[in-house]
Amino acid sequence: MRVAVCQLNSREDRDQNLRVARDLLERAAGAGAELAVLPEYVDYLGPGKTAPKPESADGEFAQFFGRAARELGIWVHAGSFHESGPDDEHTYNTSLVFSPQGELTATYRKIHLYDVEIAGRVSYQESRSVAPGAETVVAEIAGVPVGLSICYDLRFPELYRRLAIAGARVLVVPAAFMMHTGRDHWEVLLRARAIENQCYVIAAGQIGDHEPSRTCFGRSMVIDPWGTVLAQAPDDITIATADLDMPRLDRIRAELPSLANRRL
Ligand SMILES: NC(=O)CC(=O)C(=O)O
Repeated sequence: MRVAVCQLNSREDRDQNLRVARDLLERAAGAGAELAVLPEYVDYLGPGKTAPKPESADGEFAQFFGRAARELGIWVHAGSFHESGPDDEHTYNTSLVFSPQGELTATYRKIHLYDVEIAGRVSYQESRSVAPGAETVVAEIAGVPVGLSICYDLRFPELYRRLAIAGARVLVVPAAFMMHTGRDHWEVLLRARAIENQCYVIAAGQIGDHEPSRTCFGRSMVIDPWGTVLAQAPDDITIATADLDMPRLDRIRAELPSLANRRL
């Protein structure tokens, strides 16, 4: 299965963000991708005060990407968007997956929220405006079980182990990883999740500056179950593609059966 990671620089203009996302999906389809993955917060990445009204999981955002999937005839993982939350103060940070027929086939809400204070570098309290999801999700995409996660979830290996035990063979990580943490942690964490769970990892990131003071690391990548980076996007708004080879995954799991040898 050929897959594409789409790397964006979403900002305050929601319509422009969606136009760029659609353009990258067209490039992914043109490159023969069966599945294209967008990053976290495709719809908007800017100051809280100018954020658009959150939408339901069958609102305009969902309709836009359902239509794109149908018109392009590919699976679309629409990164994440601001979904209406449990109360007026909180949204959900939500991923939607669409089939080539444009049907919504899976929904995942980010479980681990980025509440971090790194002196002089990162100050972020996601839980002030976002409510955590409570369910792990393995989606069937083109006949392959795919474990869903979002950004900061990447730091919690127990989530991915649970997804692997539930049958996931591919792990998807749409992200807006910070530059400060990303340059040291992003690739190491992604490769670790791939190796320890013997899964392909598809990680699509936001790149560059976002108002008021956030810089995202980018480096969207596809990694195989041996931990080899198969494709990495350059520092630009662009796509990168790779081919997932499921018999290779089966060989790795058979020859080095660390998943099967678990004792805890
Ligand atoms: N932005 C995030 O949710 C996570 C991140 O940047 C990090 O874990 O570092």
